[in-house]
Amino acid sequence: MCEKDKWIEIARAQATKENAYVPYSKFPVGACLITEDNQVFTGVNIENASYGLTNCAERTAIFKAVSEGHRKFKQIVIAGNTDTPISPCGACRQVMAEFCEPSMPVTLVAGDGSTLDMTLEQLLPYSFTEKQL
Ligand SMILES: O=c1ccn([C@H]2C[C@H](O)[C@@H](CO)O2)c(=O)[nH]1
Ligand SMILES: [Zn+2]
Repeated sequence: MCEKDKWIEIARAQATKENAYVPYSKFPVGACLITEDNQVFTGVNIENASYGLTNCAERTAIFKAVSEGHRKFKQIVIAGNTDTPISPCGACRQVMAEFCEPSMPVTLVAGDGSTLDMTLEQLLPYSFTEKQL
């Protein structure tokens, strides 16, 4: 993806973060997922009084896209209000591994807009996938 598009996706992830439902943690996260055919799906974290039912922003975006028929993705941007670029949890890394190539770029964004560009494989090396089944 070109630099300009990358910054648009960063802005989308930061803006959608405002929709996060986070009455318990007060820790909003926004994600912006780009499909192979350039459609955009945003996601936020959605918490629950039964804390363990919380769905992270990344998984919300992926599940929205998959439920609309998309299974191939080329980029995800994840934005938090964190001091350093937000680090996705293990569950989200595993869900990304289900649908995304190891080489897929994952852009992590901090509260001040600073970014860290990684690949899925860097975030989840030697992952368990259907290839091992
Ligand atoms: O990458 C991350 C990290 C955390 N969270 C959420 C889960 C919970 O609602 C809150 C605090 O853990 O942040 C995300 O949505 N994505
Ligand atoms: Zn997560």
